[in-house]
Amino acid sequence: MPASASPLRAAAIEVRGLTKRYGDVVAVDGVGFGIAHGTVCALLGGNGAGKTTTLAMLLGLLEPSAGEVRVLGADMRRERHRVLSRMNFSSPYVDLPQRLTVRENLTVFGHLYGLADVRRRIEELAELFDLGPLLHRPHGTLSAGQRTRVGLAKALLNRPEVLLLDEPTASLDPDTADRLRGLLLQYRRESGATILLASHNMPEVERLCDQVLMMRAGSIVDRGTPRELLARYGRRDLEEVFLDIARGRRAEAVP
Ligand SMILES: Nc1ncnc2c1ncn2[C@@H]1O[C@H](COP(=O)(O)OP(=O)(O)OP(=O)(O)O)[C@@H](O)[C@H]1O
Repeated sequence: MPASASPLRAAAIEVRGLTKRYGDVVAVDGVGFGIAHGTVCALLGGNGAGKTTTLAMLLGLLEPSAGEVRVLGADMRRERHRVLSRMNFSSPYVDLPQRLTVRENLTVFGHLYGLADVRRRIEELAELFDLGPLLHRPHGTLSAGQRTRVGLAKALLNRPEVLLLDEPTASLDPDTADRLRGLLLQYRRESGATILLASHNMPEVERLCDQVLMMRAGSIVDRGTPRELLARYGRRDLEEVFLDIARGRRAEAVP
């Protein structure tokens, strides 16, 4: 079901009039969308478009200036405690404690999420994300790509029903990024999770995403399935569609 057409009451993520102002800067400007359960949706836009700010408000990490966010039916302003254990996220902008080893970090988060068998879940994720040789290393000694893998493992610890990912493969080499995309698709297939991811990698979006939300200057300026967007802009790949939208070219103006 398209993000644009999904009835909000059936959506895993529902956003209305979401706004964030910093003084004169309007980082997010009255954004509204619904994402149906089980959808993988991309949040795209140029630098400063408002993606990270939107994700932070969806998580309840950042207080909106106005608007409403509901995740799995819960109002994130008043009831986030009801659903936080059913959500998770990864972000290059939120790091884990540096001195704790990878195993210690994952164990702390496993307990925070109330997992019944933390040790076994860490072993499963270490296998999936190839973290075995890193488990005893302090997080602060890891490379950027290794931290990204640990962050994604952390994000899956509690088998979240809603997963928010900010540039999940930004620092990964092409081989590792490709394997991680496969793991995310497998996770979605097995769990039916709803995934919203911000990305600058258009082939990644074409491979992973059922839906796309395009942001520019704090607003959603277009949305649809990748196929719908390609048809609307008369383009062969999302990279070209992205450039059209980022440069303010309208769909009907494109030959
Ligand atoms: N704490 C802050 N104080 C002032 N302005 C901010 C703050 N955080 C973000 N902004 C501004 O809000 C706008 C949106 O920023 P945001 O980080 O959400 O963009 P983004 O789409 O994630 O960009 P990028 O692709 O570069 O990560 C930008 O103009 C940014 O400068």
